[in-house]
Amino acid sequence: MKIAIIGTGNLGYSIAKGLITTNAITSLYLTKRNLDDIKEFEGYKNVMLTTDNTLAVRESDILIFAVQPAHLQAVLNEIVPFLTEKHVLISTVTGFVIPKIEAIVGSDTFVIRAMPNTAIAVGKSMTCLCSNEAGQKRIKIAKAIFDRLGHTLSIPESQMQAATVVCASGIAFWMRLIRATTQAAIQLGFDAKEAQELAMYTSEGAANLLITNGDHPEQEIDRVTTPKGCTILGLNEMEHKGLSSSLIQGMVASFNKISNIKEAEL
Ligand SMILES: NC(=O)C1=CN([C@@H]2O[C@H](COP(=O)(O)OP(=O)(O)OC[C@H]3O[C@@H](n4cnc5c(N)ncnc54)[C@H](OP(=O)(O)O)[C@@H]3O)[C@@H](O)[C@H]2O)C=CC1
Ligand SMILES: O=C(O)[C@@H]1CCC=N1
Repeated sequence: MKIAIIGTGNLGYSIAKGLITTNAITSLYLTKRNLDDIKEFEGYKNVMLTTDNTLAVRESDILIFAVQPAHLQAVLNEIVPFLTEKHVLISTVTGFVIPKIEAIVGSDTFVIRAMPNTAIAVGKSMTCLCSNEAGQKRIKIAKAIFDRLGHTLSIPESQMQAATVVCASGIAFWMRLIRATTQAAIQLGFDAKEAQELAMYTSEGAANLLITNGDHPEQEIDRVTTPKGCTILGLNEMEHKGLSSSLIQGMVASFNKISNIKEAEL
């Protein structure tokens, strides 16, 4: 696949890493106005770094846009004269809706929106996808790309903002939970490195139990909570302090923020 990432910042860099390590590319163009931060990709076979978005577009079939929302309009205006019927546009840009993209590139263009997260760098992204009508014909290509880099789910565009909070911001939320677990483990006597090891692999195990067994979390909790034991005591104490409630309220606050982004900010 001939892929271009237009805007290789935090997310674009993570996507590039995932694509390169899974050998998912025939060629990969990475663009950015200042290339200094992505110099590490310079030596890779079939990977080209350029400040010229139009060159990347001309030389690629799949265009992944990972610029900030405020930059997408200008970038699309810049590359639109170079689009042909071979191109599939995949935008990861938060809140920049399909009708707005179509208004620039035309409704006949294959337009897909993807909401991945930074775990794409290690092939473990949860990525939500939606498309315009034309893009339905190419959604399988996007799914194939992102399935190699984790797990995908097709959703209506109306759920993309919620997916941003749950999946993209979700990485930050889970990092805090893992950090808090690490802090507790240190207080309980492990050194910092061991404490993080225990926290990381325990959270990985918990997620994998659900992924592999398809159970509800409470079924797995029931297997751990000995009556009158230490687990239920700890869990109940966490809930008295508002664990579930604070997570839910935090995610709803993020969703309210993202839903209120004004056109002017895009
Ligand atoms: N970070 C995340 O976890 C996620 C982010 N997103 C979305 O992805 C998008 C990118 O986010 P993120 O990576 O965090 O943002 P960054 O600011 O880290 O990356 C954007 C990059 O775009 C480059 N850029 C700006 N203007 C241009 C241009 N005209 N041509 C080419 N490149 C340009 C910038 O580099 P330079 O200034 O050198 O040009 C910058 O590195 C956002 O819309 C965000 O909402 C979605 C899911 C997850
Ligand atoms: O924090 C943000 O607003 C963006 C959207 C998802 C990840 N980063």
